[in-house]
Amino acid sequence: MQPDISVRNLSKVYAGGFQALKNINLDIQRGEIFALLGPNGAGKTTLISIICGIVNLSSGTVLASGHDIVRDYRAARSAIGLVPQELNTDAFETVWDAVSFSRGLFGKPANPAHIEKVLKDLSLWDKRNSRIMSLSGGMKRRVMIAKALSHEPRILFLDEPTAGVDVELRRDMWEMVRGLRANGVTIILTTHYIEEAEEMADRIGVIRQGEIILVEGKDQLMAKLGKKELRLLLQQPLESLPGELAAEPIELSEDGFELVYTFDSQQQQAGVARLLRQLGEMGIEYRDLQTRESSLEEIFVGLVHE
Ligand SMILES: Nc1ncnc2c1ncn2[C@@H]1O[C@H](COP(=O)(O)OP(=O)(O)OP(=O)(O)O)[C@@H](O)[C@H]1O
Repeated sequence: MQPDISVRNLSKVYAGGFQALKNINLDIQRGEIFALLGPNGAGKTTLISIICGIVNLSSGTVLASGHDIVRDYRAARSAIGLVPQELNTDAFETVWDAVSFSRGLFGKPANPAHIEKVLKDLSLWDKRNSRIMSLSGGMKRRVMIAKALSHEPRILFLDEPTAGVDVELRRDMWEMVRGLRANGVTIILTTHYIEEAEEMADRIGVIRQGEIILVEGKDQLMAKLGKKELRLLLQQPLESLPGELAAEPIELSEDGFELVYTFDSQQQQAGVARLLRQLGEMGIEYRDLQTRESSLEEIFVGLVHE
């Protein structure tokens, strides 16, 4: 199957000579939720802006829904909806007018039934006659999404969709994005909330200093790079780590009451069983045991600081 977005050997050098993207290659499949993660200044917005035709590329090619974004700009652009970071809409307009007008910008004929569906899907129908300035921050954000969906794009870019919104609205937005995906929309989001990528994404791309350093299914990424930790609370404190355990990835807490064993998620239980048996043989007793998995955040921090 042809990917919805195909980026080949893409580079971007800004006018001042700064190279913001270095030879990016990336395919995004139809109907997936792809999260692009990277520290500030890594090139996320530059990449999105090039695909959406807002910034010119320096070299390479990008196809959106099979259309070359330079040679076939109009067709490529009309396949894409973009929800930018900042709210950019006329505050005096009504919700209905703002969303209908956006559709017109793409040269699409009026389709009130589609606009109605979008507004209903985003729980904006009751507000259709309200002026945008009278809406809450969360509602305004929904209007931005409605505008981006007004021309029936099959690809939706969300640049930091939940920056600065409260936890409840963030969860609502996640539900909404999943609903869009269920309707066949391909979704690419950038986020600083790693929890968001962990919750939503099918695949994750990590960008650092203009280079894509990793693209992986979320579950595979967590399994491959994640670590597990086993903490044992001891009945009696140990003065030092026994020599028999010195070769293991194990540490003793300062007060001597806790042993912390760290292992790869993939290595799984074999090591734990062996360790517990070994402790039994050494007469070390524990009164409690806890395990913890590393979060995507820890994996991410490890990746970008390598
Ligand atoms: N118009 C421009 N001219 C020159 N340099 C630019 C321009 N726009 C962006 N840059 C530089 O390109 C790099 C990438 O910026 P970009 O906005 O793509 O990063 P980002 O990953 O989206 O960051 P953030 O997470 O902070 O939004 C930065 O170093 C930035 O200073």
